[in-house]
Amino acid sequence: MQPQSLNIASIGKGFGADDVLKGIDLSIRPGEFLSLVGMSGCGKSTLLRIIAGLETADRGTVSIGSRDVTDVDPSDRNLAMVFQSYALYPHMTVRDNIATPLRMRRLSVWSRLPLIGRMIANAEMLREIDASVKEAADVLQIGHLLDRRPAQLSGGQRQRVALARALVRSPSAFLMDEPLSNLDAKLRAHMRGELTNLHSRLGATFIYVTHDQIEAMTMSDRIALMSEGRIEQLGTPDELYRRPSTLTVARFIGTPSINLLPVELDASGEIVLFGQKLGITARNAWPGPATLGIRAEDVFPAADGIEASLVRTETQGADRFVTFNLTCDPSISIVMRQRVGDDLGADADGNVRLAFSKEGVHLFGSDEKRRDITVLEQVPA
Ligand SMILES: Nc1ncnc2c1ncn2[C@@H]1O[C@H](COP(=O)(O)OP(=O)(O)OP(=O)(O)O)[C@@H](O)[C@H]1O
Repeated sequence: MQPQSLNIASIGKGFGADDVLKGIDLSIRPGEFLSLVGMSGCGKSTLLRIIAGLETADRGTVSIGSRDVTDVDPSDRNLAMVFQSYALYPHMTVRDNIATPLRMRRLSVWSRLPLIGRMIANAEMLREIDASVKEAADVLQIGHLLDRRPAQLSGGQRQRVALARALVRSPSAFLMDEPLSNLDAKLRAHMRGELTNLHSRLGATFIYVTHDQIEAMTMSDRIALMSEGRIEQLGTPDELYRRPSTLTVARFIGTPSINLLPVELDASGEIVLFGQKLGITARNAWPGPATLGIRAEDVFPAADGIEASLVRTETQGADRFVTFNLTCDPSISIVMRQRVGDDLGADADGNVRLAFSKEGVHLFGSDEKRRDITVLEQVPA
């Protein structure tokens, strides 16, 4: 099956007085891995269910390739949905679980029955189904588990069975709703790699819903970050990290969370942090309060920096994350990322002065939208 594009145009949906999707436009390219990401309740599952046909939109259209499927039954859209709960049949073996979509599609009602069905069904058809099941099981490396039942499998193995059951149908696209969220952290990290491999091996279109930005950042070609029923930003993981278009995106993407500092823009547009001019001007901005975003890797100790005091240090492998409180406003914390062994620059009482890479800063106006900046002077080496 050729990978298909999906086009979502002006999709709106409300539940009672609750406007859950407020006009979503999104084009997903053939073979793309696109993640829908956002806080709980932002509408990502509802959008996925509308694409699958499990929910009806109040307005707007869904197209697969050039075919408008807005009013087409879910079973006729040829999309495979993989759920968080796996939705496996507990009384069936892995083999029968995987074979079910093919039996439903290809065999008559009587021929689908477990024992008698095998006697009356077309033998050639059964062989084809068995071969497809084996192929899908091999891709997901669960060939040795075909005779077990779901209760005899680990969480990761169940997830692979659910994926094999989706795969066997050769769908136009795979729709996945938080498929890894029932797994423990280590297995989740492992399955992220497996899903990425599966995607590149199949070349299929994947739409993946998650509230976990790390999943979205590590697996996706592009991310649609949703907030309150709208797409806040659509772009590659790198674009969302390096050029967040709003404060919401900046806050959501990145671990640890971006540092946020209140600043003022003076009459000439220069950024002023606690009375100190930073040598950076804002373009297309008006005087008044604004917010400066600084990633932990752009913070470093410097003699002419802003005063802060050490709160704690967390080491993660070769890196450490050091949290400080600002002296002028201890309610504001800053996290700095360093290599273990780099100089912290703190005195015996844990006091330090912190500066940041000016090219790395992100400025957001009082409307929370990104503003371009011009750096007036070079950062001292
Ligand atoms: N069938 C329904 N009836 C009423 N309200 C609903 C229904 N389905 C979803 N909602 C509401 O719509 C909003 C969006 O829900 P949705 O499940 O799409 O969010 P989500 O972003 O996927 O969240 P989560 O990450 O928690 O799954 C929520 O406020 C939810 O309570």
